[in-house]
Amino acid sequence: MLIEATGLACRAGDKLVLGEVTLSCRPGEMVGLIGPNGAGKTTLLRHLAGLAAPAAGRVTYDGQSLREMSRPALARRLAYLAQDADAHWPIRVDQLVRLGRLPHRRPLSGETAADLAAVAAALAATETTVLAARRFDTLSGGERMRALLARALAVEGEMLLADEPVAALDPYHQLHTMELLRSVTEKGAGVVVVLHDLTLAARFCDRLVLLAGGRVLADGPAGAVLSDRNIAEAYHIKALHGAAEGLCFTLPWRRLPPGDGRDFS
Ligand SMILES: Nc1ncnc2c1ncn2[C@@H]1O[C@H](COP(=O)(O)OP(=O)(O)OP(=O)(O)O)[C@@H](O)[C@H]1O
Repeated sequence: MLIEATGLACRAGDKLVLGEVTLSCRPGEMVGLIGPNGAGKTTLLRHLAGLAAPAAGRVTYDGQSLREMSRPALARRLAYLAQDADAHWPIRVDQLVRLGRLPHRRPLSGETAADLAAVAAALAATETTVLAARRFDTLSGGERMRALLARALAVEGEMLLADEPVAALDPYHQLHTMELLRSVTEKGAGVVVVLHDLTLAARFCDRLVLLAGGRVLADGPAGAVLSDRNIAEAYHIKALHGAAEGLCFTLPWRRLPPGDGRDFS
């Protein structure tokens, strides 16, 4: 197992944010983390990235406790694309993407051919080469997200944790980004991606983990996880399910009445 969280618990004040959460991702696997607003998805991803310490439970990376790994070693192997990532100083897009190579650089050493190639490949893959000389803070929301994805890809890590990477993207770039994440898994890396779009989640992920109220409500293939019952319980909606060109889609259709008025028809 590449990354494995076992019995993770986290509280914020008296609120239970994560309770007994277990999640794993194998090399070459893409796990979709879904669930309603406030379910704990970002909190879980931050724990997987080693950016937060759990009150209980543990995260292991390749069998080794995350707490025992040095930051530089982890930064070379694991890339984290945050939901609200931003650059807090004026920086060009190419400079931003080059930051993804910092964990690979030796102190006082310059960029290697491998660094330059990784940056060029990441810019090309995200179709941001044309934005390379632009200042990051002049980009649109979707362009920024693609530049940040380029930085994460430039790490060329074994594990990519991406928090809502398609939220700001148009349909073309949503599909393109999901294909990119798939290509990352085809090279053997693991990907855990937070998504609100259930169709994209079902279509591109090998497995879905549905989080609700800080607990795992379901973990498995999309067909089982996206049952009417699970969708009603987690999101309080009814979804329509269909298929086209041999692929399934799930379309949020209507809110369920409050209280116990859930119908699974
Ligand atoms: N420091 C904190 N103090 C109080 N509540 C917190 C704190 N940190 C997180 N929470 C709460 O924990 C819950 C989980 O937050 P989290 O950001 O993980 O949700 P999420 O599933 O990623 O949601 P979204 O889909 O809206 O991004 C939310 O209700 C949030 O308000």
